[in-house]
Amino acid sequence: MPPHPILSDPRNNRGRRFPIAQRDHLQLHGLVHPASPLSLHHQVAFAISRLRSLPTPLAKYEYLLRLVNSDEQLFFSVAQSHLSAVLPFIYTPTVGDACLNFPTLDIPLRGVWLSLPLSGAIASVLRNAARKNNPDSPIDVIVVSDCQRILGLGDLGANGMPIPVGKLLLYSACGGVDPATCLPVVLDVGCNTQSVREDPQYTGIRSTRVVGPKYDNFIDEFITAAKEVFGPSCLIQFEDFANANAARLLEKYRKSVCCFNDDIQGTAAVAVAGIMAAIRVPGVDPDLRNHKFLFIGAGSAGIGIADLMVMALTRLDIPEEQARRQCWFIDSKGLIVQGRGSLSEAKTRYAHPCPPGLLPSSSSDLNDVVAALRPTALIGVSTIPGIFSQHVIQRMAAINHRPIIFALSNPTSKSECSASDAYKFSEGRAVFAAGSPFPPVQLPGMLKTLVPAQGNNSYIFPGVGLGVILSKARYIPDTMLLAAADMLASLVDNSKLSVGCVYPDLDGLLDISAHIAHAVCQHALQLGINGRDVSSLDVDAIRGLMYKPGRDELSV
Ligand SMILES: NC(=O)C1=CN([C@@H]2O[C@H](COP(=O)(O)OP(=O)(O)OC[C@H]3O[C@@H](n4cnc5c(N)ncnc54)[C@H](OP(=O)(O)O)[C@@H]3O)[C@@H](O)[C@H]2O)C=CC1
Ligand SMILES: CC(=O)C(=O)O
Ligand SMILES: [Mg+2]
Repeated sequence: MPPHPILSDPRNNRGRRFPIAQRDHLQLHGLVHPASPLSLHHQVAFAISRLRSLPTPLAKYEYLLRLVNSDEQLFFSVAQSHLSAVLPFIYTPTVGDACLNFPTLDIPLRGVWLSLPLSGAIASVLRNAARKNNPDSPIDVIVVSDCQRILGLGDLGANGMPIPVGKLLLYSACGGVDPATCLPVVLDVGCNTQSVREDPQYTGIRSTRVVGPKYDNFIDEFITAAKEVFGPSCLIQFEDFANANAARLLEKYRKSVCCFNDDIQGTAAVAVAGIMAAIRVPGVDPDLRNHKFLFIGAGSAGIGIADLMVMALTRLDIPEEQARRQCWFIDSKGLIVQGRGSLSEAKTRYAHPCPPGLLPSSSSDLNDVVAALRPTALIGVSTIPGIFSQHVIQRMAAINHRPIIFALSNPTSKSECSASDAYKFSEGRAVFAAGSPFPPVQLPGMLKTLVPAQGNNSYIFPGVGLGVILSKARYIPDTMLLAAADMLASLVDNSKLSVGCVYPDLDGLLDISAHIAHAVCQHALQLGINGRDVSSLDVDAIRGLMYKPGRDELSV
């Protein structure tokens, strides 16, 4: 029995900040210290210095997760006021470590595991979970994963819970969505990684993954139950599904359910925004029509980015077929070209005639492909660390005055190259972005410090989610993601571009999300797919509607 229920209620617990009057009223004297209350400001400063003093990223992760589960207002005050200091520990790369070490972590997580044996009862389980979250709040957004492709780390089964939890922390910290309205969900449908499944501490179901109709029916039960329990406007974000299911499920539900796939569509929007900003960097060809994109990785992220890029190109009056020919792909079997056997429908759309000098059947070396195709941009979504080798980067820099190099695979250990290698091997000319954070780089003899951008869908999904929630959009067309990309690109100012950084400051993410949400609301209105009249919502009004921790706390 806790000393007082309010102290174990993260939403209402104020810990050492309870004012005297409230301590009197709630009989909290003696239960919270010290005798004279601390201010939120004071506690934020303390939390940041505590965070900095912890020895490992995982220790910082545990500290922050304990904080959000004991004092939500304090956690989100810390996160919103020190975003770039907190983000790497609640999100990529540390969230990858948290999944890998999940059984050893001692933290409460607010998500719900929907295990296969619960089939037939998913609606009631969701009701229970929502009640636990906050009995008075509706659920506006679910991030759901079956955890088969956790970042670039593979199938981690039920241990992947930190992913939906982390994404939803960002919804509130960066998107101003009330945490009480967020529900992280893991679909526990088996795990194909034997070492994970057979770990004595593993708490998921101990079988290989269910597939076929059994899997599809379970997903269907979840989607139907979520709509029934939380209403049709509850947003469902699919996260870290393996390629074989990601696009298929998106196609199945995208018109009938308010949903999107973050790895396909969120990543597409952030990458296209990055390219739109990159063509404004001095020395990069400013005409998108003159660019050639070579994707390394033809999975959810790669195909998603290319599809949105084609949409952006066709706005410039380029026929779709021609726009596709600006996008080339390498997958695990080499360059995707016409005549290569057994290509998926998505890959076939980007299979072009084999360029002279390359053999269609060989697993082509990236260096040779770069030499033959002469791309202006390399986009890495392959999970293969270091595949952008010294030779590859040097060749890109020999072909292009300012080569665009995006190493988007996560976490850091899977990055196609580091920021310092991209800059070093291109003599500081690369326009570089990475999925995970890299520190600024100072090259010998160069006055300017180069600032690598973090090309991560965290720039997109919180704002898109907020816009969808506000407008009650009935569904989420790709054009909405393009509107978000346009907005994000427009927020990159020239001072960032001058140091090679193609995204705005991460610390401004709340404001960026307000702008993206506005673009999303406007787009929903234009298409007539809004379920709520948002015609009078400008960016200021959206800012006013965003969740702000500590709003109700008096300065003491
Ligand atoms: N920065 C960001 O915001 C985001 C980053 N990502 C990251 O992107 C990565 C990929 O994600 P996702 O697309 O969903 O994963 P998928 O599994 O869907 O795709 C991976 C792709 O990489 C290809 N591949 C594997 N090995 C090689 C190789 N040696 N050379 C070239 N290609 C190879 C695979 O080939 P094949 O098709 O033959 O199997 C496949 O096409 C992950 O690390 C993920 O964390 C994802 C989403 C957002
Ligand atoms: C960022 C992200 O969504 C991923 O790496 O999967
Ligand atoms: Mg993801």
